Amino acid sequence: MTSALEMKNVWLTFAAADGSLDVLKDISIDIQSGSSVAIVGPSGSGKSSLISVAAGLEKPSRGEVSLLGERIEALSEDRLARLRRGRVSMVFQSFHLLETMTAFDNVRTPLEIAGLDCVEARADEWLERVGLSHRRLHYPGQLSGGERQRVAVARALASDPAVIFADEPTGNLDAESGRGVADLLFALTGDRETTLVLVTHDTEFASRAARVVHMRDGRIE
Ligand SMILES: Nc1ncnc2c1ncn2[C@@H]1O[C@H](COP(=O)(O)OP(=O)(O)OP(=O)(O)O)[C@@H](O)[C@H]1O
Repeated sequence: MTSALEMKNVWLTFAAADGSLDVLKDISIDIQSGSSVAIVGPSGSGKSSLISVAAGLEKPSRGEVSLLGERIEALSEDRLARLRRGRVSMVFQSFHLLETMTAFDNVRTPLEIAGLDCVEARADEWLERVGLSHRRLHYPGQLSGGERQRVAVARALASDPAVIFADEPTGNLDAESGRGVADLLFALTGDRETTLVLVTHDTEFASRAARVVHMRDGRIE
């Protein structure tokens, strides 16, 4: 088995007026390709920070981060973008869909940017898998929260990425829509070699991952 993500002795420190704040403290974790991991812990314990550093959205203050076999902590934005393109996807609590694009274009455009083939057919196929074919030409503002997140899931999965980082993907949804999105994420990643790294407050959702990692005060317990 190879590592999809490896963090070694990672610290994330922010300067504050009254000194510095260690948000991640000596984090080491190894996540195997194709596995699923849920990161849980109290509010402010560093879960989102961990995922940001793991995905290369934030540089660690110290330590090493390897994503898909490549050390990323010192990579330029350009190289990082190239590494992530089509291979690393994110799903956020607040969906992050482009409001001026239809559901179809929200799914299609990143595929085009990644230079993949058959982007229109793929976008349609994934909208169908998340049960939204009939809403393909609707804009995010015309969709419910659960529907928007299903578009975001289709967008994340359509490139057949190696890794998906999902930060509280059900955090803005009611229980039923949340369950639907959780079902989709596990169903659609379970039958492929996709690594799923998930932050959630929902213990039932977390327990569906192969491994649950507990964080407290910037550390893995
Ligand atoms: N840019 C920043 N500057 C200063 N402090 C920050 C910054 N980003 C995050 N923090 C602090 O880092 C700590 C961890 O935040 P983080 O968002 O990672 O926690 P979390 O476990 O995901 O919390 P929640 O469950 O509430 O989303 C918090 O105390 C937060 O205020």
